[in-house]
Amino acid sequence: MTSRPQVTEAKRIVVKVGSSSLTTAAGGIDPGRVRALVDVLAKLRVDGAEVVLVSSGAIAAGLSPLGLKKRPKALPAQQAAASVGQGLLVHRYTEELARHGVIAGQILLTVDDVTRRSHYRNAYQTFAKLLEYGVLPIVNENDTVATSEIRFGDNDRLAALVAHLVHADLLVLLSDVDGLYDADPASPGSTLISEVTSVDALGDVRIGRTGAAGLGTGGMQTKVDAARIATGAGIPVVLTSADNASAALSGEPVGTLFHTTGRRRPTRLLWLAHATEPKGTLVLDAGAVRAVVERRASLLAAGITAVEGTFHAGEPVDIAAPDGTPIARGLVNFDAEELPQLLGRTSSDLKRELGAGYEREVVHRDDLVLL
Ligand SMILES: Nc1ncnc2c1ncn2[C@@H]1O[C@H](COP(=O)(O)OP(=O)(O)O)[C@@H](O)[C@H]1O
Ligand SMILES: N[C@@H](CCC(=O)OP(=O)(O)O)C(=O)O
Repeated sequence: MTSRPQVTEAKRIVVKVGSSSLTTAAGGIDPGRVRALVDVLAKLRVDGAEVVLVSSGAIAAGLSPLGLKKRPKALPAQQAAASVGQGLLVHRYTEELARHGVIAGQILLTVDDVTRRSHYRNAYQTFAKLLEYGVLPIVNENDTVATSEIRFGDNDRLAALVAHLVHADLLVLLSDVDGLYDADPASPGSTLISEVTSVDALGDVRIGRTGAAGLGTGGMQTKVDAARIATGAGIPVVLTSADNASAALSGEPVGTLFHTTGRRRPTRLLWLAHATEPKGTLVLDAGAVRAVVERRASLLAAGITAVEGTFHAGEPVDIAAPDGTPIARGLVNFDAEELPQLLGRTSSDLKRELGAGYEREVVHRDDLVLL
């Protein structure tokens, strides 16, 4: 039975698979599970779809070779495990894909790679060329060099951003659970939610942060966050278990389908909203909140009441309502230390007293995204 046109009509598909679906509980790659996944992806590819795989599992795959019993908490140990595991993982994929005559490529991304304009265009061009060559790109975060400050930490949101970057028609999230439940699936009486029309309407659903197996990172929360990012940008999402991958990708109504809620947005703004670490906060008065939210105006110094944090011109900052709640994120045009003398003053005063250049917007509306 096929009933999901969002799936059957998709030409470019991003599939994300979690650590818990690829590795054994003891740590180490489970070759049978990798083979089963590759069989499904290769069939899609051979049938003419363009497929990008976002695969977790580097850290988990590195545990048993290093004699580690469980996922270490300390970042350097995780990075060492990822360094060992990533090679093993991609080797496994490469061998399995070759059985189907499909070539694997590896793309390791850091947040920095994809928030800087020149870098993300470069990343897009690499994806486009790989897909043109018929390669199946395999993406992971570049765990070995990402510091905690610039680290995504979860591949669910990374997959949503990659889906947007490559202009995918569909995002499929594969986990160890067969879909989104209305409460932790381990608790009695919880039921599967098969369709979500809007993530914002999930009010009562209890979403756990960690998975039962202890190998994954973000639990269900990061998958729902990923679904919000993708569907808000016009990409439908199917969430199900790796065991259901074949059925899900054939369009069968398994798992949870998240319907689109918005349309494609400029890639840079999506990254700005979801992939940057704010370096500070600009607190607005009520009039400036209205201007930014309702009129989509640029943010001027006159409407800012406080500046928090240390940042330089060009860096991302949160823009907050008078009570401190973040309402937008933007790239600021001034260093933090320049701003206090400008606050509350009109552009014409600033130009007259401080000179040309100081009348410019603190955040230009083209560099501002509502949260
Ligand atoms: N409402 C919910 N619906 C489904 N799963 C949930 C829910 N709340 C918590 N979970 C847990 O989230 C886990 C999946 O997250 P995680 O282990 O991080 O997976 P992955 O390694 O695939 O990224 C499931 O195994 C389940 O135990
Ligand atoms: N980049 C890390 C995975 C991070 C992650 O999101 O893991 P998971 O929750 O299993 O999808 C790794 O390869 O181990």
